[in-house]
Amino acid sequence: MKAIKVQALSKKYGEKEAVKGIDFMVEDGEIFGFLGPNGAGKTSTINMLIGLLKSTSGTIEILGRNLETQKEAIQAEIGVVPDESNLYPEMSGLDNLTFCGSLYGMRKHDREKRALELLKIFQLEDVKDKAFKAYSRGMKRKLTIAAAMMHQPKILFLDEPTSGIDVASARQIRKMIEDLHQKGTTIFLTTHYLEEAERLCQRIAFIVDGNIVKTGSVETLKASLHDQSGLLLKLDQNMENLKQALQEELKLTKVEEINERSLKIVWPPEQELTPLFTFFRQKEVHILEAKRMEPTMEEVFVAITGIEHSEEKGGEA
Ligand SMILES: Nc1ncnc2c1ncn2[C@@H]1O[C@H](COP(=O)(O)OP(=O)(O)OP(=O)(O)O)[C@@H](O)[C@H]1O
Repeated sequence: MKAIKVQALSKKYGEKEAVKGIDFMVEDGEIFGFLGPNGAGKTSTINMLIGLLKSTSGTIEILGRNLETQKEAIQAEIGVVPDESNLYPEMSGLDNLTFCGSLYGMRKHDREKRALELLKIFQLEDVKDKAFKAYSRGMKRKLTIAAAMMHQPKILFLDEPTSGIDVASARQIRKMIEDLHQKGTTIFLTTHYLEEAERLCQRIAFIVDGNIVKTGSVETLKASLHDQSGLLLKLDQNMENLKQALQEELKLTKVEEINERSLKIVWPPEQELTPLFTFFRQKEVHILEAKRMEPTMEEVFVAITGIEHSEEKGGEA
């Protein structure tokens, strides 16, 4: 059984078609990354998956159930962490968690036990009796995630879980995501941090302007950039004057200066290196080091979306 199965899903806001008939599946137990530039349709999709927003057309199956006909049963089995917290500011951390537990129909003893367990996991025990509004951003995010985990959901939806919080909290959240994955929870994750997606996700789907343009494992996505794989060269002298000659003589698509004596060139794996060595020998330049540079997720993102990632969110990511 698939954890999530989406077919021909679309969402229109008046004339604006935000999601344009997308299809994808999420395997049971995997961490699935849903990435795309601002305004691509990520939040609209998540909100449809969790039953918060009505789709215009298409079908959504969660854990083998149709969302349209079995919404309540599905909602009892999923946890949702919105990008803005939905907890009560005046209530303490502990009370917020036990209250969430009661909404899920958990018994008093069970919800107190579970709340304390989660406060420990997220290292929030010391502040459990403080009002939620007095928490730092990182603490708020952690408690919001804990609240979504109270009823041990089979699928956890996380919308930008680590954006805008301190490094230590972000690390704890990533660790918690990995632990949940180890225990078999399925995770649907949106994030702007490509390295985070690369580290955590088994598979990633890229959505651009309402369409899924690519889905695959991190390895397959990177392999699609095989021809643009780079070679980092460290040389014994300044290369500035030779950069253009290097590009022209060897017909290189890209020569990037890392610093005065280091260059990154596009050189596919297993392409013969002799012309490169000959070029430098003729110029009496020595190669001190040559290192293969695998494409980064950032390069994959740019190649797939056509958008420079640094342009996103004012360059914050
Ligand atoms: N309630 C709404 N009414 C009209 N248009 C909307 C509404 N909500 C979203 N949109 C539009 O639909 C498109 C997709 O928005 P959505 O929030 O799903 O994208 P997103 O990928 O989550 O973006 P971001 O990363 O910026 O949160 C955008 O063009 C947005 O302006």
